[in-house]
Amino acid sequence: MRPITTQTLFSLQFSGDPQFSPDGQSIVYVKTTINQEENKYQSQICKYDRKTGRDIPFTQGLAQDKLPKFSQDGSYLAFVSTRSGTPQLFVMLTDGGEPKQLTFFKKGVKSYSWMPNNQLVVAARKDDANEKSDVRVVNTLRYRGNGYGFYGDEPIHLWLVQVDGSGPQQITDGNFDETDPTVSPDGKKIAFVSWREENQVEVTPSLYTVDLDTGLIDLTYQGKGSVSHPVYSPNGKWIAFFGHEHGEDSGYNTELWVVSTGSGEARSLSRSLDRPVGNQVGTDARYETAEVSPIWDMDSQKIYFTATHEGDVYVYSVTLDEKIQKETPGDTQVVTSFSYHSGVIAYAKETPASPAELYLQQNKEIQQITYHNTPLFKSLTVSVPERTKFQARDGLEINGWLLKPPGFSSDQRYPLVLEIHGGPHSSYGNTFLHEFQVLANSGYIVLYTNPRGSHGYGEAFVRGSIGDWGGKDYEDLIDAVDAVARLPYVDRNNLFVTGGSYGGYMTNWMVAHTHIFKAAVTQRSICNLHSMIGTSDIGFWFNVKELDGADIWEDEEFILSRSPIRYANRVQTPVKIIHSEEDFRCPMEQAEQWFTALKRLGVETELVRFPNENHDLSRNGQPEHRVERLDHIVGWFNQYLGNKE
Ligand SMILES: CSCC[C@H](NC(C)=O)C(=O)N[C@@H](C)C(=O)N[C@@H](CO)C(=O)O
Repeated sequence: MRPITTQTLFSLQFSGDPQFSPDGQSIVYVKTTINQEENKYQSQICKYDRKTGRDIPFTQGLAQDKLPKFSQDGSYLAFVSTRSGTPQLFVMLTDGGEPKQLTFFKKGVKSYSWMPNNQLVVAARKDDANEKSDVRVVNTLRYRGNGYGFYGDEPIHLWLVQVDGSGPQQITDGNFDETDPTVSPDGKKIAFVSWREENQVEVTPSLYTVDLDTGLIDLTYQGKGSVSHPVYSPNGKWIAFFGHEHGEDSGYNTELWVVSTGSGEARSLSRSLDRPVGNQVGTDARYETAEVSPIWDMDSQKIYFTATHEGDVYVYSVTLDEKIQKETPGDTQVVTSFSYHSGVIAYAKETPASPAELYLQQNKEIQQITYHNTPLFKSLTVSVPERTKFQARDGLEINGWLLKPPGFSSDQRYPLVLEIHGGPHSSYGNTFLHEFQVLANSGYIVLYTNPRGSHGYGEAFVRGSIGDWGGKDYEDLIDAVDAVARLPYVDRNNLFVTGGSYGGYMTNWMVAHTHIFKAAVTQRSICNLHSMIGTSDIGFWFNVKELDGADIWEDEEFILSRSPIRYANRVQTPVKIIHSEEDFRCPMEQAEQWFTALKRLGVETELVRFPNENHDLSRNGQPEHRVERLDHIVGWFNQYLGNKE
């Protein structure tokens, strides 16, 4: 047996986005591996035959092939591939053969859906009419996005594409983006998400429908918050979608909604669950390629979806009269994507011991159908986390996990690393976390928790951090560390802390408010909530919402009172600062301010700048950069690891 190391990353395999064929006999899915020599990810489409159990590569996957979808008659398979340099739509016969490229948009395609008559509707950004200079003229607040870059002037529109390669024929126009197309069962209408108001500060998308005969666009549902992933019911009477009615606030549950295509009446079907739809559990051992939408059963009476509950992600179903049922049995599972066909569910499931593999479930019988990571993991010392709970000062129950070094002995004392997740409205959970396994295999106990502000414990819990960054969320964390540090096998003289984004904010806040840590690594972090409002791609609304309406003019004092930079002169803990140079979410200026302050104040600090990387370095950055990042984290802690008690 050998330890999990930073280099193990190169050998991990990530499966997801299962899609049933219309006859239910085949399942295609996306398998992503890392090409270490070329320092890149390769995603190929594989096909599992339920009769024979054969699992074969369906595309070469020399680039990234993703979003596979069967045509409604099952004769074609469409997918998006980057093999031509940008993400374009391809189609091939399901019997095999050469894929044909159907689109050639300069900025690629964003999403697509099949139409009934083997046509496709594509959401893609219109090509710039004429080559412009490289000078950017900006006149809207939403002019760039982390991981995407600068949006440019041309909006995203809908286009009709034929499988014979003719087209694309533009369907929508105007100075508005349209995304997430879904086609009515009769093929006469396309519903889509768009925001068509001029107001650029508080933007809440709505659901529209375009009539393909007349070209007329109707407002189907006036959004009052988030709206995404619309899907027509098979009888055409309903459109299901994910959303909420709380503006741009990310501190609420996104729910499963339906809107009647007849009356326009819209209602949430999942509110009684009090959990967010979709997967809110983060990990670095996942290569996300799927768009997880609601899935109707064939009689238009039930809808399948995933939701996050206390560190797990399950498949649920709900009827139009709001009867909710948990479909995947048990717990300790994170379902990242799924498909449904005639009572059978195919899903990609992560566990604390493995990145996602595919499973088939019928009548509660579960069959694992892929084992891509099994040969590797048979030779690795994988640590299995232990769930733990803490009582916050105000009585709130805080959930967490302890990951102990392989070969752990309760007679020894171990150094401990506190890992803090970002968001803050995300979650840790019962998934495989490579970074944590590396630390455990390096001899550290890893403590990771879901303090208030985390998703999966009800909306009141999520909103527990609103307007109070560095307040009770900090207390939840420091109390958890205090409780664990009292355990006989924890070396309380060797405590370490790290976290990213909001988790980096909290790392900065912690070292400015306590000296219990021997060293810290702050990643893609925030040190100044005031400057972030103007420099982050989301700061002008996210920061204001998260600080409960505080804004840079009226509330400067409050905003700076919750900014770690104000307390930099209290820091004594050595801090390594890891940041990506193209981070539009928490821009490099946050890291530079923090580094400059600590350096000027004589604190041991290092700023590690990753070129050509963005906010998602730890999740889908260049593989070699990800390994180097992990080496920096482990190396910094080892450097300050004092004599063990
Ligand atoms: C655009 S959604 C709202 C902001 C977003 N929140 C979540 C829950 O992701 C976000 O990017 N927040 C950052 C400040 C952050 O902490 N991001 C986390 C989670 O993605 C990270 O680990 O990078």
